[in-house]
Amino acid sequence: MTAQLNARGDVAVVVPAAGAGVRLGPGAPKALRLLEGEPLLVHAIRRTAAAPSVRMIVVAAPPAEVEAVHDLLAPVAPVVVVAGGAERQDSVAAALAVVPGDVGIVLVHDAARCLAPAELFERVAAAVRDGADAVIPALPVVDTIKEVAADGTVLGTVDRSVLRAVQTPQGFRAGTLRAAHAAAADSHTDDAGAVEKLGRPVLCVPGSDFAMKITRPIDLALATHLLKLSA
Ligand SMILES: Nc1ccn([C@@H]2O[C@H](COP(=O)(O)OP(=O)(O)OP(=O)(O)O)[C@@H](O)[C@H]2O)c(=O)n1
Ligand SMILES: C[C@](O)(CO)[C@H](O)COP(=O)(O)O
Repeated sequence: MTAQLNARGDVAVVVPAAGAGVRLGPGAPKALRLLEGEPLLVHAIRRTAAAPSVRMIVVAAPPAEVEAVHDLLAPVAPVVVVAGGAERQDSVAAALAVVPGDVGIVLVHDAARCLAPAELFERVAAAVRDGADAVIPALPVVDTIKEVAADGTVLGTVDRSVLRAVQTPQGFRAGTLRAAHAAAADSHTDDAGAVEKLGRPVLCVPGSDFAMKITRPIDLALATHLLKLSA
C-alpha cells in the first residue's frame, strides 16, 4: 500500500463518501458538491490529512467516480480510493477491507462532516490509544426533545440530560471495528452502533461545532460561514 501520509502515524481513516445527497437536493453526489469553490471531499481530506496521527486514508467513492476522485485528491493528500456500496455501512466495509492488518486504530469519518478539525481526529485517536475500544465525539442536545405519535400527539418529554448528538470521526481498535462489521446483521446509522450490538463499551469525548454534517441545503449555508471562521 503506497498511499502513506505519516510513517509514524498509527491511525487509518476510512472516509465514506459514496452517498447521493438526496436530502441536499438534485445535483452531483454530495461529497463532490462545492463549498466555496471546492468539493466537500477536498475540504474533508485536507483536514483529515493534517492530523499528525494519520498514517493512511481510504475513501469510499461513488462507484462511477472512483477514478475522478483519485485524480481530485491526488494534489491534496495520498489516498486509496475504493468503490462505495448501496448503504453507508457497505461503503465503510469496502474501505475497511483494504486497511492493512498492522494498523491498530481505525477512524471512520463522513465526507459530509467536511469541516471537522484535525484536533478532533487527535482527540478521538488519543482516547483509543488510552485504552477505549470505541470512541465517539458527541455534543449535548440543546433543544427540548419530545416523543411524538404518528398523528402528531405528544407522548412525553425525554430527559435530554442523558442525550448526545453524535458526530464523526469515530475511533476504534481495528479488531473491534472489523468484528462489529462482520457481526452486523441489521443496518446501523453509525459504526459505534454496530460495536454496541457486540456488547462492547463505547466512550464519548467532546465533539466540535465544526464537525456538523452537511445534510440539507441550509447546512451548506452554515458551513460557508463556519469555513470563514475556521480559515
Ligand atoms: N451508500 C452510502 C451512503 C452514504 N455514504 C456516506 O456516508 C456519510 C453520511 O451519510 P449522509 O450524510 O447521510 O449522506 P447521503 O447518504 O449522501 O445523504 P442522503 O441520505 O441525503 O442521500 C456521507 O459522507 C456519505 O457520502 C456512503 O459512503 N455510502
Ligand atoms: C455517522 C453519523 O454521521 C453520526 O451522526 C450519522 O449516523 C450518519 O447518518 P445518516 O442518516 O447516514 O446521515
